[in-house]
Amino acid sequence: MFQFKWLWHNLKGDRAGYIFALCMSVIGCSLTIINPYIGQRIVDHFIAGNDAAQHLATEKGLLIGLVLGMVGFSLLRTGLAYFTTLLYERSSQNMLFRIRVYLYNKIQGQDMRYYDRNRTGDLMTKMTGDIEMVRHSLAWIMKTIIESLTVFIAAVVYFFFIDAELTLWLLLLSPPIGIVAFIFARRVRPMYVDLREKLSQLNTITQENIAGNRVVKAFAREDYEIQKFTEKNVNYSKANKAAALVWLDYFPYLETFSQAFLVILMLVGGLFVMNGRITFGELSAFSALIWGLSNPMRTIGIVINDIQRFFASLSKIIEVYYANPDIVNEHNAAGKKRYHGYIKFENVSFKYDSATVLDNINFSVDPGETIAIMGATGSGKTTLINLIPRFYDATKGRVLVDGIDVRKLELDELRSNIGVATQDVLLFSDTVDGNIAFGDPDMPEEDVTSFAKLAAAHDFIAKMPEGYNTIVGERGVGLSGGQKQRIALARALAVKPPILILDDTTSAVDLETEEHIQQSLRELDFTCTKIIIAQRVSTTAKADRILIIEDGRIIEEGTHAELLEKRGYYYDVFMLQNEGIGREASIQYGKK
Ligand SMILES: Nc1ncnc2c1ncn2[C@@H]1O[C@H](COP(=O)(O)OP(=O)(O)OP(=O)(O)O)[C@@H](O)[C@H]1O
Repeated sequence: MFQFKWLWHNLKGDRAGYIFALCMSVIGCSLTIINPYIGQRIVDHFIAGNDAAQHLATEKGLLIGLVLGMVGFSLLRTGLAYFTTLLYERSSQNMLFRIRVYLYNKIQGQDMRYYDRNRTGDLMTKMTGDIEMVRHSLAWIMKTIIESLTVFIAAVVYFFFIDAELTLWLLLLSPPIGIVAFIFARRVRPMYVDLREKLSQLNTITQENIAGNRVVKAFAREDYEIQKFTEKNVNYSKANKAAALVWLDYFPYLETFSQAFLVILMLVGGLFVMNGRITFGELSAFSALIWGLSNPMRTIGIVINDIQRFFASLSKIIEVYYANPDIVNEHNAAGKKRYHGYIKFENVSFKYDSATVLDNINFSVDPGETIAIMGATGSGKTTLINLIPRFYDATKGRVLVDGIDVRKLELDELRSNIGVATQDVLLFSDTVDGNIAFGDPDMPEEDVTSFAKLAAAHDFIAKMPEGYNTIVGERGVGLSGGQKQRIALARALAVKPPILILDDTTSAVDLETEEHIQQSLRELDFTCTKIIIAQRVSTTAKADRILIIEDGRIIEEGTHAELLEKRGYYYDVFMLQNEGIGREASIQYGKK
């Protein structure tokens, strides 16, 4: 079966330990028949036999030996159980560790489309609960199954050895128990698949609410969010109860069958003793081992439940394990080339799913040039720049960097040549220094400071309680929007990229600070092609060229002066941002 092959593959390195643990389980459990056997001999020889009193008087040594044997085997079994558990734990924990590392790497290597499609809460569930469930199954469920089966077989063999007919009477119960267990397993399986989905929904909503707590508070929507959470929690709880309680429908039958073992033993076994067919000692051996037949029936429900959980979790993990990104990033340690920074879009169109977001885009940027991109919200600006570092691939046409189609460039090399400050600034819970030096952790402190100065961030960082060593909270909590943007800009600049992409990076800083940043960007001491998405004319005015995007198409292209002359979109924006607002207002007031 594929799932077991997969587990076997991932047990690599611990296979010997795991197989050894399984063998020890089998040996340890086979030994369970030894004590009932010794007990049988003691009963027949020293308690119930014809010459019992005489044996007791003359063969004390044998009795002591048998009792010591019982103690010895008990200790041996305990020791084996101890080491077996140790081995199961060790091998399953090692496997868990390896799978987690692999899955984490796999998730890291996924492209943007994967993140568009997968919920964070679901991925978190896979990385935590699902993997743990698989480990638990390997260590405990497998152990329980192997041990129950061994004890069952050992007991049956031993019983056959004593009296085949009595054993067959007892085994009469096995087929109905098997049928009930099979029906139960079939009924409960979809319930665990559903349960797994409900857990993922619960985790997703919890994660979203914690991450978006500020928005929830700002809109005073705590009650609504609590209600939403409660709904998911109730769904999960109901699914959990339903799956757990379905066992109760079958439990009475299986419990009755389990009890029936003892009843049959007493009735048939008692009759056989009276007939003289078996001895008291043999009956006592049956009594001592009958749990080996009835116990697996009692635990079968728990085992089946856990097996269903195991399959539900395993299929989720395998999904991540074998998910392959369309855009593959192979990390090649070989020296990376520094690009010149020439960019060209050749008849580029792009669709996320079905709607066309970019339509036949053509433009090129020379090394060191600064291009500004402007356009209404949702017009496709971010999508356009996302194609340069291959966050997505163009649906039609080609994006070229230094004259080569980006799909043919080594992804790692391409991305290390591009500094990006994205629209949603994400800072890590680390020091300011660590955040700026993210692309090069060995960066000297003076360099970190100089990039912070270029991004107009040095002054406010210096005023922070511990300066560059101040830890910023999760996602940059504790910093203003403009401060976060400036640290993100310093981070992008710090890799000294030949291509710098800024997506609305200065939208939250004041005009004076922005002017400082623009000045710094113009005076960089390395050649850098800059693509800057901006809404303010003050940001775009000094660019070498400005592209205006509307509905995924370039509708205007030129310098600030050229576009003003065109009296199109750019001119309107310029008017609105400079004198337009004042004039509109005065017209309205004039009308009044
Ligand atoms: N991951 C995605 N999956 C599907 N559609 C998307 C995705 N990202 C963006 N879109 C859609 O693509 C279109 C262009 O989005 P894009 O983010 O490129 O616009 P934009 O010009 O950068 O907008 P803004 O100025 O608001 O940032 C929008 O209609 C948006 O809804």
